[in-house]
Amino acid sequence: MKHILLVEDDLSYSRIIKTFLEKNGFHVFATDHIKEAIQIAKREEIDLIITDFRLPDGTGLELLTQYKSLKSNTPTILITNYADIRIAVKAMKMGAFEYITKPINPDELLLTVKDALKTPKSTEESSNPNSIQGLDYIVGKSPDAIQLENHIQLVAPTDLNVLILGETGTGKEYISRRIHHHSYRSQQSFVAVDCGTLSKDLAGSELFGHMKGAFTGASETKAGHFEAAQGGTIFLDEIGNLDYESQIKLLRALEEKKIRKIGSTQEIDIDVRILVATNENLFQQVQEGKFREDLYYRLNEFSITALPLKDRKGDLMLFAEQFLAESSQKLNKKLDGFSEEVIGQFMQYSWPGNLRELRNVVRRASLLETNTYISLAAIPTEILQHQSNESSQLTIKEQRDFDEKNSIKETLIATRYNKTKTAELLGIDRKTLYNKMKKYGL
Ligand SMILES: Nc1ncnc2c1ncn2[C@@H]1O[C@H](COP(=O)(O)OP(=O)(O)OP(=O)(O)O)[C@@H](O)[C@H]1O
Repeated sequence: MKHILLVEDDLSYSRIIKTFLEKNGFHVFATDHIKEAIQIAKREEIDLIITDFRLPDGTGLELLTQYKSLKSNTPTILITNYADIRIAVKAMKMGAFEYITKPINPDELLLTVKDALKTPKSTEESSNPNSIQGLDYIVGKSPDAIQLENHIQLVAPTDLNVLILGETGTGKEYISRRIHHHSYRSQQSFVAVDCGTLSKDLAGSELFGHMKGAFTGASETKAGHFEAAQGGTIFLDEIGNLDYESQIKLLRALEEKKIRKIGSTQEIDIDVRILVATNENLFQQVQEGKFREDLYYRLNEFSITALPLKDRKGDLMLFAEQFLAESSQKLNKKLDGFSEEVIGQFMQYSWPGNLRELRNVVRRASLLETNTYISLAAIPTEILQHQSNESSQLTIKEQRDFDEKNSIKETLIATRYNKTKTAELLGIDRKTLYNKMKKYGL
């Protein structure tokens, strides 16, 4: 049985999620404080963390940082309000597996939990080439998309190291998989390592391995990610987070094609192609002395930029349709497309979380929609609100009513119109809920 650590200070929410997950066969440790969460993590074997962003003794991101120094590879799902989408984006940069937005839809939560637990516990993804998602990779039709594809096809057959730049969720990992897939190494391993989740203490051993007894806790000799990628490709995501010492070791691995396990004197020859990605300005980090210049130039033999979704509007609906087809298949639901209004809203929204955000919005909408076309009612109000904020000036009262109506509507959907639960979650009594539903015509 998988063990989940749930950190949520809204006790009604916490109770609902815990009960729901337990009914689905998980064991849940629930707490409302970071401090206690860390104690539980020290004591128990945890397979997955689900944490709210706002907690009484800090934020979900702080929990993530503290947890990382303890155990680096436990997948984490962050719960945020849609208004905090930028925080979610930051969490992804720090190595969170996924984010979901409140009000939580139980089916969406379950899907996300299952996806998170499917990923191997280690960041190392042993690669059966068939598992490389070559099939659901969308090239796109816009001139920029075609140019990107040309660059991928150009560099893939070579052995050049590639630096992939782009905001979070723009598809950098997908691009790296495609490069591997189209290279002569495609039948060998593809190992993805998220440097954002590697703590300073463990990075060297995770990447290069260690000998038994090399440090406290090294009870067995262990191969690192480089050895696991022997003959294939290693993808180092969030390379800007790599500590200075590991940068030196990586440079050596690049220059001499040799690595040494921590605590060993023996050198191991390696034949690994290195692809790296970052959503930060790596060149600026070089100028600030945080990233080695020699390493930067070594890694940047070829660079590819993944464009933000707001600049790829020509491809947006292509992606949306594909995500819809995937969700329909997973949910075994017949969904034919998006209403004109939804398409209009999608085109105007800025998508700070890029393709990942679009995929999540479509997945959630697929769960909520009761007809065959995705309608505005299934789209998070924040996306719509974003427009209304920009296009019309509401008075403070109108804005408050708008927010209240949306929050009631979303909670009703999330609880499948269970009014007692909705009232409880919103912290109002049933009578007030009925009055408000009447007022807003819900
Ligand atoms: N070319 C593509 N075709 C289909 N889906 C894609 C493509 N690129 C990205 N996606 C979708 O977007 C999600 C995010 O992509 P990916 O993980 O590659 O982004 P990333 O830029 O590496 O993100 P991060 O910076 O957070 O690591 C994927 O899980 C996938 O669902």
